[in-house]
Amino acid sequence: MLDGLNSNQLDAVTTDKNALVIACPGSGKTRVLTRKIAYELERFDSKKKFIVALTYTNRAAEEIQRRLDDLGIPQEQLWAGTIHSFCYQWIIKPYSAYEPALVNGFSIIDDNKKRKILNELKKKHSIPFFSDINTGLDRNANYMNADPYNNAIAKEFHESILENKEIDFDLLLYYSYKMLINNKKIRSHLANIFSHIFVDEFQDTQDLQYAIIGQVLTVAGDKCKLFLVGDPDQAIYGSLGGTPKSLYEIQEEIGNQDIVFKEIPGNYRSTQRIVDFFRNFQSTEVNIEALGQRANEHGYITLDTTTNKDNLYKEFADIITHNIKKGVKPSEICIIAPQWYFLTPLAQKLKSVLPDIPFDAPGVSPLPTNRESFWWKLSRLFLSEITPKTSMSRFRWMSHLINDLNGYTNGSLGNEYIDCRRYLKIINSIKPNESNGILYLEKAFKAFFNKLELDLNDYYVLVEQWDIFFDGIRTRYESTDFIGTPDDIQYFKNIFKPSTGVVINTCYGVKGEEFETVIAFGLLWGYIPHWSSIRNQPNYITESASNKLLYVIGSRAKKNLHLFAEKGRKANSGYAYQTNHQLAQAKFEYDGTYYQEK
Ligand SMILES: Nc1ncnc2c1ncn2[C@@H]1O[C@H](COP(=O)(O)OP(=O)(O)OP(=O)(O)O)[C@@H](O)[C@H]1O
Repeated sequence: MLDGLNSNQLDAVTTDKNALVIACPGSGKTRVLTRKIAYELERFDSKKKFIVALTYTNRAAEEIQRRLDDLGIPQEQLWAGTIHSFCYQWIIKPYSAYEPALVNGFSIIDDNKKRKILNELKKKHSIPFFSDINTGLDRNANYMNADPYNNAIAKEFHESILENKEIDFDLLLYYSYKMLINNKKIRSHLANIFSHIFVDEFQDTQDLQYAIIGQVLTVAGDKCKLFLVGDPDQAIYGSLGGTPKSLYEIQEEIGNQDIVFKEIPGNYRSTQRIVDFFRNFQSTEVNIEALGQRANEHGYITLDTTTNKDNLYKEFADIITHNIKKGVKPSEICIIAPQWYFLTPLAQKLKSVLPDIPFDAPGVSPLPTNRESFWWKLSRLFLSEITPKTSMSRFRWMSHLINDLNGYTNGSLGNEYIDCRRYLKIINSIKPNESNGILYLEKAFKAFFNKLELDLNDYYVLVEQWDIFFDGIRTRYESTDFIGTPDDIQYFKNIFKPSTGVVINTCYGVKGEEFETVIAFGLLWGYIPHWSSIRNQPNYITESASNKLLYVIGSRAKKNLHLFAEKGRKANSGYAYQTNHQLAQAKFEYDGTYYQEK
């Protein structure tokens, strides 16, 4: 399990102290995290303890668990997921009776619904719909927008959903923290059952999240170790309150316990040229050496500041065709858009000019994004492929689902190995004769409950979640973004297939990913970074936000990087967007066009 680790990685994996690990892009952060979890799981001497791995996205948690499956590591004593899932599973769900705002029941609203309510509020207050309103709270219940007017809207939003006994992920975190500080019993219980808390991408952790982890670790003392890994140069969620706290600040959060500092240098992902490019945006002088086998390959790194926005898709189509001809797989090519609203129109244009090339644009998934929803979890079991490769994951998902179902039905179902196998067989045997995706899922869910001899109507929370889940899908199909999107069951099943197409995603969505060829566009001041996140901010903050985004974008590429600061983008005021300042100033010898062989 310690094979294939270099000396710095090995040192981080085997430490038995609280540790803060700073790792540059491509240095093997994910490898270190996975091996460290495996290492600790194997050394467990108690059946009652748990390891917690907190990741920024559910996708990252799934990736860690999949890698542990590949290493053959049993995961019964691992809990992996986002801090929101963690708070829901370990604090809100078991202890909601302790919080007056939640004691009479509550549901978690879906992203779509949240966006809709916020848009209505923006309209009411005459604020442009694309202006970002951060609804996050800090530990003192303050909102964190630079603009006080946006704070008032965030407050109004929370008041309006609470009236309907609804909460969003921000309130979920806030109530979790409040319950922890007000109830010694909850703090002590959590402190007793966790042996390790891992935090991936610690640079994106918000104040409340540090505070929640800190509460547990302060009580646990030496019995629970903290392991944080991340890269301050990739802290691109500053406008949402994400911040890489210093070692001393983190020590303070955990009751002044010692934390050792470790660094993982070197980059296995990219050529030295790619590294030299993205180092233009690094905040420190620390050298990064390309260590991979292809470190010295030349690749193509281009900057185009002349193409008009309306012709971008033609350029992209040329680059994609050229790469595929050279043997690059479509899934090794990624187009990075500045914000989500660039995704759908671009994907549609590219699909029309390259009909034979598959594309994978996550913005167009029909399922609501709340993965805490019981029905989302059940959909995953109905929609994902049944192959030897997916069998361990499906078993794990089944076991989690039964756990949830036991919570809703007062433990009426067994959750031993043999039970999970039986329930999986039931799921595998249900194949409704229905081609429409929504109707297929409705029939499949009902058939599953019938086979379990459970009457869905007996479980109010599940019925409520059902409505939110299916309304979420229907609302998506009614939106203009979804015009022309297929609604058949095959399309739904593609959501859970490993992606084989050219990836189109935002600079936030591709964090942690790597591709042979990266095409990034919209590298214009006001998009990168988005103007609403830098408005009224001092220069040093806007420059730092800009550098971090360019650093993340550049460091996704293994070999080829095509940058576009296109012409023709104008604000409502008539102002023509200009090339991102830091990119314009970067010192780099770009190649001519991508088809000039070197
Ligand atoms: N010791 C090693 N030897 C060879 N290859 C390695 C080693 N460690 C990591 N790699 C490879 O380097 C690449 C980058 O690793 P990984 O994705 O874990 O980087 P990361 O540090 O998480 O990057 P980022 O911060 O950009 O997300 C992967 O392809 C991984 O397999």
